[in-house]
Amino acid sequence: MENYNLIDGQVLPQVGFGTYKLNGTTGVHAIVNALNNGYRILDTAYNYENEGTVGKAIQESHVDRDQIIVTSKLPGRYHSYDQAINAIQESIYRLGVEYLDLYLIHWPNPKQGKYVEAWKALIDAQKLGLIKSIGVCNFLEEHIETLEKETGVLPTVNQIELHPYFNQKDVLEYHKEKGIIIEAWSPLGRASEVINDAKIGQIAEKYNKTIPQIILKWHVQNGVVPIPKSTSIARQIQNIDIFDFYLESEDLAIIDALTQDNGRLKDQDPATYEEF
Ligand SMILES: NC(=O)C1=CN([C@@H]2O[C@H](COP(=O)(O)OP(=O)(O)OC[C@H]3O[C@@H](n4cnc5c(N)ncnc54)[C@H](OP(=O)(O)O)[C@@H]3O)[C@@H](O)[C@H]2O)C=CC1
Ligand SMILES: O=C(O)C(=O)[C@@H](O)[C@H](O)C(=O)CO
Repeated sequence: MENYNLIDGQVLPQVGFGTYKLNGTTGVHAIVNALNNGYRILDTAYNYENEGTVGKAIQESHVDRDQIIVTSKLPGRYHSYDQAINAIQESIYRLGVEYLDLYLIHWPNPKQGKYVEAWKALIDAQKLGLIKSIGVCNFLEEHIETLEKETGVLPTVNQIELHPYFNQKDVLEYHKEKGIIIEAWSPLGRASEVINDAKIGQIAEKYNKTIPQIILKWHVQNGVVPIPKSTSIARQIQNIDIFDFYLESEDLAIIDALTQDNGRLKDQDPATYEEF
């Protein structure tokens, strides 16, 4: 697996590991397995209430701390400057680490209207050495433009909902121009009907791979970093075993054509959805 170079000079592997819903002892086992199976990005959030679980797994794995991109996220209720700094420190304490590799604003919450203030806290936390790279999730182009205009600092990463039924192709080009890496959340559509799609199934047969492997490779070939979550060791290994083949452009086009106007898993349009 190769790395992307972020605009701040840090690196990011091509596939990461999601941890939403991985809690407690089961979660620790799953995350230790993921690290031991080769995943190097761990994606958690203050709101997942599992930063302790993720930290315990980091301690129990055989992987050196400096090889892991520990990612967490700022909840909407802490967008005020002082609250954001406290939340970052709290995440560090809960994870039992000295610093975060990547820290993201979880949702822009445009109606609340405090994401620029939160961004200023992330910029300062990076200067203080609490965070290596700063980024966002679920930001629309207009929100990113506002960050750049108000602070001059672009996010390194924007983590957004992306899967074959909601491919946001138009959004990819803007990020490429800005040098912002896109991470795909729910890259397998959270195991919804897309992982049984007949057209992707035909492609999977052609390459002798599974449908999830084809979907994940489609993300990677689009220059997107998918962060699939799995409790199962077998599925974790399967999801990262995607670097021995390439999808032909005609197959990429078939998957691209599956996108739908209302393809979001839930009604979480960042223009209107707010999460605290
Ligand atoms: N920034 C944001 O706003 C958001 C971020 N995220 C992040 O993105 C991560 C990934 O998204 P998530 O919503 O978890 O959904 P995913 O698309 O990663 O799907 C996870 C589901 O797919 C199943 N699965 C995984 N691999 C396979 C496979 N090979 N075959 C069949 N089923 C499989 C899992 O089951 P099992 O565990 O049994 O294998 C689980 O039910 C999250 O964990 C979180 O870290 C998610 C949502 C929003
Ligand atoms: O999982 C996350 O990171 C979220 O932001 C949640 O909104 C998640 O997508 C969810 O489904 C909560 O019900």
